[in-house]
Amino acid sequence: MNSTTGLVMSNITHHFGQTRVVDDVSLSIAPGELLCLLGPSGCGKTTTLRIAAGLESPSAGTVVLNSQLVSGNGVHLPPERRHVGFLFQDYALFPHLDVLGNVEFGIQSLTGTERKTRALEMLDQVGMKDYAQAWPHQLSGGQQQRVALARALAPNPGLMLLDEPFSGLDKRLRDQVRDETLHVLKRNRVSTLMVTHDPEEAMFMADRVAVMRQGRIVQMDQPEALYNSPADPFVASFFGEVNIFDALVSNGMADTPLGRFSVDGPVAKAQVLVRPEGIGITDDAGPEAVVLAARLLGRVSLIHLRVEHPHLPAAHLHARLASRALPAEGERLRLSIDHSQVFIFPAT
Ligand SMILES: Nc1ncnc2c1ncn2[C@@H]1O[C@H](COP(=O)(O)OP(=O)(O)OP(=O)(O)O)[C@@H](O)[C@H]1O
Repeated sequence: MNSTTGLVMSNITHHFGQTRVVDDVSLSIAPGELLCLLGPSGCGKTTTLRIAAGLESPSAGTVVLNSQLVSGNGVHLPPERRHVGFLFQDYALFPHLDVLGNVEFGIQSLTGTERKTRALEMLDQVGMKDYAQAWPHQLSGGQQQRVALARALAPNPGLMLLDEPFSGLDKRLRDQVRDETLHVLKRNRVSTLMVTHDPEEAMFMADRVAVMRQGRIVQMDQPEALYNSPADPFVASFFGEVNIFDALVSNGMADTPLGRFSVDGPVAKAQVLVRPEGIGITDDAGPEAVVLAARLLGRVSLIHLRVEHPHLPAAHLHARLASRALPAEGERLRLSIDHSQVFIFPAT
């Protein structure tokens, strides 16, 4: 990537009063790329997005947008001069304008005919052309969000900013609108910074994900790299429930009720994280477990297991199996472990 195109945020720090809510964040978004900021509530995602938008001026650091310095070094360009598009949770269509009027609103510099052509083209892209004459209050939440997307994209912004844009929609509609939004953003090749606290949403939407905690980016990579090689227990557990064992290490091996796992480096203790989907049932040799409960969740089954060990405390753990056959309560099973779903971190 040419470092002067797209968005480049360098060493951004931001304080509210004495509290540092963004702490030395650096990230870049290539043209057409979608980067998700993912993290728990209060970790500084929205503030980072607001700094990119120009709605906040950072305490330190610089923001360069399509080769232009827009924040930092004494410069602060207001949002309306940054050529950015917004899509937030509350679609905030103008109630006194019809759908076409809403989409035309941001492209007043075009002539009347050009404006209408462009607005209808964008409405067509989001599947809302037939509603051009409708009023916002006549539309469902999902339809309003589609119109808001068309309105944001009509001026052909250099950067789109999405803050939890689907969280106001119920699950089935959310999946659909999310899918459509991704395709429209990609078709228009617009660089996008999106904020979400939902790991599945980040995995679905993002080319790259930046996981944030307490104002800092903990790890930034492609979704599959984050899932397969999490940098620490926080990132590993953020993508869903994990079984955690605090283990003592001897001769480079961490001892857990599921067996011994090799540990890098001279550490005395380790945390061993095993994803529930990394535990299977086998006819071969393996740790023995008793079924405490088994539930079909839909596409997978969740099995609660108790694993005993000659010299470690018994462990209660969860396994997720693709199979729909549920073992009976009290049944004794042998377990197989998929080592690609086991993550070992040194512990203090
Ligand atoms: N204008 C403000 N004045 C003072 N504190 C603020 C302000 N805006 C945000 N904060 C605080 O800064 C911290 C980070 O907030 P931010 O909204 O960036 O987090 P977030 O990760 O987006 O969380 P959420 O998902 O809950 O919105 C929080 O502790 C929040 O209370």
